[in-house]
Amino acid sequence: MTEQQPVRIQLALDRMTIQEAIHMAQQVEPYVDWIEVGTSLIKEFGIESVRQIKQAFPDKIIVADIKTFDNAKYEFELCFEAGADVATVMGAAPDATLELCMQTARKYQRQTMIDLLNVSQEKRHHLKQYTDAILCDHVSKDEQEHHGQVAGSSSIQQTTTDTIANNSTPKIAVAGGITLETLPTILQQSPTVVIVGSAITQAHDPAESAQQIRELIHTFFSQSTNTTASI
Ligand SMILES: O=C(CO)[C@H](O)[C@H](O)COP(=O)(O)O
Repeated sequence: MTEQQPVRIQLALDRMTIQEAIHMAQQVEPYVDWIEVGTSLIKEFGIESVRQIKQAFPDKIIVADIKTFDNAKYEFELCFEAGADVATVMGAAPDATLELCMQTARKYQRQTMIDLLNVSQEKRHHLKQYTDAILCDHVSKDEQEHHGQVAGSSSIQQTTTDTIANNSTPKIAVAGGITLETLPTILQQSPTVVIVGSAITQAHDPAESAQQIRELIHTFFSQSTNTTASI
């Protein structure tokens, strides 16, 4: 049997100031593994948001959700020099961009997360060649708010199944409106990372919400014979 790997909880921090983001992360720190500096923070406050959040949480994995589409080397170097452990690129970007992201991450001994937003099945298959990346199945905020879509309903399942069958990486992340209610379905897909934003940051009690998510993951795997993909 494949040894069960832990599921990491990635806290997504969006649409707030850097200080609010740090305060939010402090409240939920015991219950989350990775901290994402959301695209909105990077757009509003620049790479300084990554630097300050890494300084505040030096022992956490910091994900810079820069969503690179071009200028890969320049943007990934900015993220890694600011202290990010993981930086994101859009899977729909040209191969040249994706390859430069991978190269830059390897040079810095950091990681690339490839966002599969609006990526075709054919391209998803192509992206599996990046075996040291994390593939992120992502339902966008606009699809959540205007089309009622949620993470867990899309086609990452096939990617995950193939990955297990081939006993190869990449790792899988899932993002987009994840809640306590949708989490069990998502966990059946054997992700390595679950990315949760609003369900924690907009909660009446963010720490309680994050704790419930952590407990649900623990309960799911202690009751389940499921195993996550070997990484
Ligand atoms: O990438 C993102 C936004 O572009 C967020 O990280 C992702 O959507 C998670 O946040 P939420 O749980 O609020 O959807």
